Amino acid sequence: MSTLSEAYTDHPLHLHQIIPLDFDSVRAVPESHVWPNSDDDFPPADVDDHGQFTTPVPVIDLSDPDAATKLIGHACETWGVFQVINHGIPSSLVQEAESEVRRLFSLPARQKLKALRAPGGATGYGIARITPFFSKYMWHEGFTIMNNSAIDHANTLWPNDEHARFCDVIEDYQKKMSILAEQLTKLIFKSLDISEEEEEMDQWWVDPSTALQLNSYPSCPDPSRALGLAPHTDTSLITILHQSSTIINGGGLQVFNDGVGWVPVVPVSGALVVNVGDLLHILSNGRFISVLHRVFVNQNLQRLSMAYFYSPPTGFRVAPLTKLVNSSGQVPRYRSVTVREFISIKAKSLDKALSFIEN
Ligand SMILES: C=C1C[C@]23C[C@H]1CC[C@H]2[C@@]12CCC[C@@](C)(C(=O)O1)[C@H]2[C@@H]3C(=O)O
Ligand SMILES: O=C(O)CCC(=O)C(=O)O
Ligand SMILES: [Fe+2]
Repeated sequence: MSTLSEAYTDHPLHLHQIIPLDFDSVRAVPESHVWPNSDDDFPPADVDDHGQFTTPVPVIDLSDPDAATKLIGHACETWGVFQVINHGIPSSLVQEAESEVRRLFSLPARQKLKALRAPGGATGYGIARITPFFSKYMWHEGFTIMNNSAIDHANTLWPNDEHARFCDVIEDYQKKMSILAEQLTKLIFKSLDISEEEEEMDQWWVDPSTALQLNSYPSCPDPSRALGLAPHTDTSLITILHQSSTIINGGGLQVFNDGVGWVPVVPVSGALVVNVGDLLHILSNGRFISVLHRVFVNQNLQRLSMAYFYSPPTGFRVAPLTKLVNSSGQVPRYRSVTVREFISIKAKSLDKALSFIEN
């Protein structure tokens, strides 16, 4: 059986440098990490007299799923991203997971290197996979977990009892995330008036492709010249993200909205950010936006995030939903691809992947 990590190990990163910078030891932004000012390309979004964004990313209450369904559909169409509250994940678990992530990235650089992702590997400590597509490095370090890989890596990082705590919390977090992701996916399909039987999705819930990405954006001596994560869309059906709650002025996670510009996703206490990925964009025949997003860094604060990527099984064929295409009298905008095939196309072409499968 093909797994997600196998789909990624088919595409090794080709880079001179795969080790993140030792951010603790630098006092200035090295040339390798200096980005041209990215606000030149897009105007920033409007703010009102109180400095609030006039068009904030929608916040949706999941405690009434029926009411949420319509709002979710609308948010996916107009933004490709929303925040959810009352999602059923205990805040104590999220906080524990965040503190384990903090503990991981606080380890000395030489210790973290023991869990370095192998050159052809998919999991472990390292730079973002999208790095080879850009000429500059990002102000970021990541730790990728697929299947049970957390255990192997954690073993090399900590002695017994300390790694057990990391593994237990991360495992519990992944389990709860998969339940929420399944629930959200069902609501999203309901908003499209598509039933699970029509799409033979039984296998999805049994064997979804999932990954947990832990991200750290260290404080940066000159945030205006650095970039935490370059603009990208996610290679997923949906992604569920927890971001640490420190509000970074004009910084942190930003999403691009046509007509509005770059809008920060302001942390809401207890909320999780949900975004549409490329695979849902394909399934919805382009109706749902695979949202472009990026991360800015801060001079004094480290920022942490945990992104849970949820996709159908790697062998599953993704194509614009027949019912959706027929009922709206449209033509399918994309040809069908297996999840695995799409990962491979994206690994080679990044932001052009969707245009490569356009009809
Ligand atoms: C399941 C996934 C999704 C991945 C690849 C693999 C594991 C790591 C994910 C990220 C996390 C950081 C941004 C991104 C763009 C990256 O470079 O690595 C993501 C990428 C994607 O969405 O394509
Ligand atoms: O750190 C964030 O807020 C975003 C992370 C992200 O986009 C990703 O991991 O794909
Ligand atoms: Fe992302």
